[in-house]
Amino acid sequence: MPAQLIDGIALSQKLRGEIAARAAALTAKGKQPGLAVILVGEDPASQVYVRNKVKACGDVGFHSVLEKYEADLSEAALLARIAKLNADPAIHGILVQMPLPKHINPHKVIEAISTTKDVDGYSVLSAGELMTGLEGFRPCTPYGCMKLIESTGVDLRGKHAVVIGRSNTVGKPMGLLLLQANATVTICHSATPDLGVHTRQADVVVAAVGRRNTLTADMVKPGAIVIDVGMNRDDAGKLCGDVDFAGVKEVASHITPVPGGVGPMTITMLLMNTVEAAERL
Ligand SMILES: Nc1nc(=O)c2c([nH]1)NC[C@@H]1CN(c3ccc(C(=O)N[C@@H](CCC(=O)O)C(=O)O)cc3)C=[N+]21
Repeated sequence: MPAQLIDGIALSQKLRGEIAARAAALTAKGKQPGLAVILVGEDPASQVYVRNKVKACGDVGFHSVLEKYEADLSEAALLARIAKLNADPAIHGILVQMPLPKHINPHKVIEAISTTKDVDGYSVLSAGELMTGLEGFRPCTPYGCMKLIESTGVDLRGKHAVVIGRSNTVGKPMGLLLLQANATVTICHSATPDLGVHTRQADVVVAAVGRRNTLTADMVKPGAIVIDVGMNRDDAGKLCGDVDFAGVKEVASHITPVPGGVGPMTITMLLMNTVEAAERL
């Protein structure tokens, strides 16, 4: 029996309805949630993503500002803009789209964002809060992956979860969130000699590598849940994930598509963090 599709667009719609209701309640009290999105440079993929983020804000009744700067914007000028937004009472979340031009230090920029407005969950403090199990903003992509897994109704306690990839934005926080949900967690990466040895043990696989066909059907245990974080292009230029979808869907119990899986949920969790920030501030 082929896998059940985990529909990130449908789940996003449901969650965005709840977010819109919370936003309306805040707006009625004179505190409409506000997100500032900063884009430096002309990376075409980034242009699409930030446009989607700003549109999503409108859909749930948030105030949003999109600030676009030329690629030669100085680091000092960017830090000054962030300081302004930190002090702006109409702004509850600040997102600086990554990657930044090479002359700007992303760590310096991330740490300049007020912790109370770090809706990306990228700061050292947010990472520490996740690590220690304290309340705080969780990075949007792994947070969205957890919601997608939850939506299957499968309890993670005692399950073996294998994460492929160890980035600070996805792989590492993903491992911690799965651990918090009482899974046994393995994190694989580019130096893992034989990925399949690990993934074949997995009840849940999260693929976050950025290379197509990283996970193929022979590497998946029958009945596993497969979450595909990848965003790649195939030979025809079509968007595709890290998972060989056609093959793996015949083996897995549940699988996310690309597009329409993790991507929309990343934006939804950004909205969730922003409404949360507005409620807290
Ligand atoms: N500070 C920062 N925060 C981020 O959260 C951040 C970032 N920088 N830099 C780039 C990555 C990438 N990212 C995506 C979000 C949504 C989709 C998305 O909605 N994808 C759609 C398809 C969109 C399309 O058609 O191209 C989907 O998967 O269905 C994709 C990618 C957020 N990122």
